[in-house]
Amino acid sequence: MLLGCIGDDFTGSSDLANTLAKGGMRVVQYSGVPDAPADPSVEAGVVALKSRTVPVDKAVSASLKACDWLIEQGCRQFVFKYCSTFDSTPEGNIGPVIDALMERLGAAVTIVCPAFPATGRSIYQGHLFVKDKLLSESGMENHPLTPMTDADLRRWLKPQTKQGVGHVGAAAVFEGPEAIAAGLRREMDAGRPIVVVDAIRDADLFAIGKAAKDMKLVTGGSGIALGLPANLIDPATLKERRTPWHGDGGLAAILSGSCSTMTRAQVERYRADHPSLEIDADKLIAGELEPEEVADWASSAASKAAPLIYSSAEPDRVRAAQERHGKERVATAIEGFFAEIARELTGAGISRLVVAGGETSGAVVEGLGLSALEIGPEIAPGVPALKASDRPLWLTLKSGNFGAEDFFAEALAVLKRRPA
Ligand SMILES: Nc1ncnc2c1ncn2[C@@H]1O[C@H](COP(=O)(O)OP(=O)(O)OP(=O)(O)O)[C@@H](O)[C@H]1O
Ligand SMILES: O=C(O)[C@@H](O)C(=O)CO
Repeated sequence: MLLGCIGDDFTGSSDLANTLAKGGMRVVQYSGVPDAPADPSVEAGVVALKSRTVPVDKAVSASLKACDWLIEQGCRQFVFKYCSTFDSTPEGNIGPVIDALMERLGAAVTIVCPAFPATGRSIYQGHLFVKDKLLSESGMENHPLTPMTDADLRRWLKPQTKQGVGHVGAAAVFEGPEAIAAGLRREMDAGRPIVVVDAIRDADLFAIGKAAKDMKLVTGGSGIALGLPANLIDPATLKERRTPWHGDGGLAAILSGSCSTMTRAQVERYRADHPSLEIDADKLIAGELEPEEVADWASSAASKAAPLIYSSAEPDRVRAAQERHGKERVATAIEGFFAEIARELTGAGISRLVVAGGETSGAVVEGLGLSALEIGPEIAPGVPALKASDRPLWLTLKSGNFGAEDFFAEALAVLKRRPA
């Protein structure tokens, strides 16, 4: 294995795996840290963790465990993948995990770059934008678990890390890899080894990738990986690496626990002409919803059209439920419910699953006990089709704000695609 990646959630990990696969690498996404060595043909291993919103010490220990396994697989370079909207709180978990990984890997400097231009995430003057809005005015300020109320990544990161936070600005990035490398050295020498790097276009990320050729650890959104495959594999061998995608036309269902603006639009669009069922947080906590009953309803609906089961709700409703029952309690109840439904549905013969939301996807994949996922074609920027490596199950894990309004229908179509 050449490149070892640690993703702080499951959708984000598949986003990164997608970028690396498109770059020509043979990629496998693992659910948690595998307990056996990787297949020797794997060039990039992405260990998906559910560490974005767990307590800091748990995120650090899980990330170090993943790092140690990747070191054992012989990786030369490491990527820590977090959200392109930098989902974190003043306590963590991005900063503490970076500190711990740098120490474990002996990395003297690292890059912080969540930019993902294809989905409108760019960084300028150290500030993160989502399309034409500052992160803190993009809807992310209402996130149920990690409300992002400041777009200045340097300021947001400072309380999270023991180390100095530096910055390499757009002027150096536009100049190219040498200027970027010089900027990184300058910040490191000045005692600011965690360096936020501006990036607005894919070209900037390719240049940053070149500058990072000899870095032990890079961190960011999936965009940070755009330039890495070219440092590690021979482009002349690209063609023979592509394996055809064999999807499946079996019964399908959609599970959505994401409350993001885009997911809510996707839910509205799909709901308009497909069977759907809302999981109401209050009813769930009151014990008025049984996963078996919901799964029975979905299984019978699936023979006509893929049903949608969703807890996705407006920010006001999410906040009200959290105030009534506690943030953790609601999240745990909903995630556990989706995991149980996924088990019931796959047990009843559903072979295509579309899951929306990182935490939700983590709960579903862990609940199903899927240990490794193969990477298929891209459905939308940052969202690949996936195939469970140990059973006939085709799925996709959609990040909250990714995909167009018709994403669910589009995903179902790609999951059943077969070679022409
Ligand atoms: N109606 C609801 N009320 C309160 N919390 C909810 C509700 N529906 C879902 N949640 C919780 O909100 C969280 C949503 O996070 P999740 O990561 O799944 O989606 P997301 O943040 O939009 O996606 P991503 O992390 O990929 O951007 C989950 O923990 C989920 O259980
Ligand atoms: O980077 C992103 O935005 C996504 O891959 C993600 O991590 C959302 O959970």
